[in-house]
Amino acid sequence: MSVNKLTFVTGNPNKLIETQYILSQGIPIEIDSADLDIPELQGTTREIAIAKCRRASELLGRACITEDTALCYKALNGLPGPYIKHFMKNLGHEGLNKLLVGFETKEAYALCTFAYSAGPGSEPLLFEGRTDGAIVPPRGPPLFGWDAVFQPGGFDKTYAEMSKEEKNIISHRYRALDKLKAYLAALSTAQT
Ligand SMILES: O=c1nc[nH]c2c1ncn2[C@H]1C[C@H](O)[C@@H](COP(=O)(O)OP(=O)(O)OP(=O)(O)O)O1
Ligand SMILES: [Mg+2]
Repeated sequence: MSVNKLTFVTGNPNKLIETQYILSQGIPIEIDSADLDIPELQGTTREIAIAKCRRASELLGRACITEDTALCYKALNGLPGPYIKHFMKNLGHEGLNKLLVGFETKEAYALCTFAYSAGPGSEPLLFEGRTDGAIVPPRGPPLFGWDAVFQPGGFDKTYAEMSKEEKNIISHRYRALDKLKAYLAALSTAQT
């Protein structure tokens, strides 16, 4: 099995753009995408990621990757976590800040979980990346999810204020893809 081409099963065009950009910096791999309607279970980020990838490769009939992003507030013991999509959609940037009114710490981390399945019936492997930061009032263009309200630790910019080069070298997604990249590179070497 060759890993110079891989399908990313996602409905999120921004995730796809960042993933193609980050992977293109490291290994010669072509990423196409398929938008399949896959139910996302409730549970831990790992349980959700494994179930989604298992189903995606069954539907696709071949190897694939999937990705789940969580935004975890320290004051809320890790919530909204994997449910951030619904919080974002229903509360918006203002609501994501209001959730923390009354709490001293605005600390949060972004967690990216890539899952790789070698094909239908093949148990997904997980690659996690985490970036610590804080929830702040929105700054920067509101082009991708909660980018405008997340400020990574040690920076004075939100993700939304960063250039793609800046975000894509410190992001949760970059850190998870760094691990996936190493795995795919080793796989290719083992097969040649
Ligand atoms: O770097 C990011 N910067 C800002 N916002 C982000 C980022 N990455 C994901 N997001 C948003 C998209 C969605 O509102 C939620 C994750 O939900 P999640 O289920 O993983 O994504 P999704 O349903 O949009 O795409 P998919 O088809 O791959 O499941 O956080
Ligand atoms: Mg989703």
